[in-house]
Amino acid sequence: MPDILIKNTRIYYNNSLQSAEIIIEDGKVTKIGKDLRVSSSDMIIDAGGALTLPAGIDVHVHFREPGMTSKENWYTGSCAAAAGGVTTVIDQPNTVPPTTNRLAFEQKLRLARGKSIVDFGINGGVTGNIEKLEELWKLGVTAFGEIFMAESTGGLNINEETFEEALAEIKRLDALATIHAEDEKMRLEFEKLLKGDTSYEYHSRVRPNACEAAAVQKALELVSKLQVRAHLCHISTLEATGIIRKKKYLARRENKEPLFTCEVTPHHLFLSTRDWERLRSFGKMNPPLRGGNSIKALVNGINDGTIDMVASDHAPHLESEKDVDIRAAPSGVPGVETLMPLMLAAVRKNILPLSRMIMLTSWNPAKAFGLDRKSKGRLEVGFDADLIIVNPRELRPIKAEFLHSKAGWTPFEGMEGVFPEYTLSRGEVIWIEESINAKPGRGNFLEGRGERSEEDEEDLEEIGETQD
Ligand SMILES: NC(=O)N[C@@H](CC(=O)O)C(=O)O
Ligand SMILES: [Zn+2]
Ligand SMILES: [Zn+2]
Repeated sequence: MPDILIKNTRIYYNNSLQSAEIIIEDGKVTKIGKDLRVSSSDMIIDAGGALTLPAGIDVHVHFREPGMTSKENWYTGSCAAAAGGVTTVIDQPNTVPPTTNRLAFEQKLRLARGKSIVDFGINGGVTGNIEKLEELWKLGVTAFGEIFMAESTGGLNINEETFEEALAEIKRLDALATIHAEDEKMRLEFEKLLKGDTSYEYHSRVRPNACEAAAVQKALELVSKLQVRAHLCHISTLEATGIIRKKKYLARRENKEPLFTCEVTPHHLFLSTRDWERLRSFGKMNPPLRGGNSIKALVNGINDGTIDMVASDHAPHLESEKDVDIRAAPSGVPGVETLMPLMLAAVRKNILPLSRMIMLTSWNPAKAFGLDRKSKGRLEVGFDADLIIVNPRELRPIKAEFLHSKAGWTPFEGMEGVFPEYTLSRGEVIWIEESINAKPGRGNFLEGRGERSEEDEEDLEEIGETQD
């Protein structure tokens, strides 16, 4: 691999934007400075004054393989990531089969190792499989979940009793529980009450703000009781943001780091119930589209530190599956490729500062999911050269025809984004001049913190090695 010099660029470093040069050797950033020297055989990237930033870490994607490859697979999903400036993803367990035991985990690992062009973690699924969690943890899952407290795609939701048992086991393993927090009983109640409602907006009403708030409250009470580390997925409401802000404040007042983190998605930040008319069933996702007050609260939350990170909840479904009435349509929207472009556009529009955007998309997810110990998440000497080069002034309309997901559509059609000119993963340029420049299978598995036996270690190293 040639060494790389990125010159004529600006970086956010030591709390300010400054011009710099970056040297990359063996996939790592080895020097940051000015007038750096390289040998003639090295590759030079002239950024033309554009920004070099840490690439995105998306801790919440559904790449659908195995089992639902008409919607997405590890190659198409990871190409979408690379083109959107994301070089690390964590895949969710609601595939077919679900990632709830050794066999299913090894099958997914083999497929991902054969096809992914970006680095990846794999989460372990939580159903009635409490006795399998230890094995999954030792095999290297990044975290557990998303644990479904309510029904969503894949039907992996569990009842309150199993939920508590699972959290207790995850605590015992000193692992991380990631939680889809919606209250199933309340959802069922509203389903009965709204029987005659055939509007698209029905979906926002059947999972009202209170449905998320109740589940977040419940989940955080258990987190405190069991002292388990947790992460709340796709927080979407004013109410939940308020609960989280208060819990974090109370923890900090006692000089404790909060035991939990949370994420928000671009679709909850940049779309609202006003989009139902335009999006029809394409706007159906869990948790659902919310009103303006929630959006304001989420924006405040990403700025004041209540919300730790953004993640896409990339949940591709085909147009043919979505273009049906609101009850029949599957929930979920694609988003891994538009995550960074939308966040960069939001910086451009002064919705949040660049410094905060960098924290939300790289360092905070790295820390929360233990990827900092894999040298991920910062533009810094010694860290992986997972970088994007972007011109922040270049706002472009988002168009599905240029995106890489198999979904073939985007809920953000026509909205503005700032797309990367280059994406580098461990010092390899994998996206340049609007093209993918990477072999399937170059992505590395980032195993979790679970201790493996030597035997497992050897087995796992073999998985995927024969494929290229
Ligand atoms: N967000 C969704 O509406 N759907 C996700 C599952 C999930 O994250 O709940 C999916 O896998 O389709
Ligand atoms: Zn979810
Ligand atoms: Zn999800």
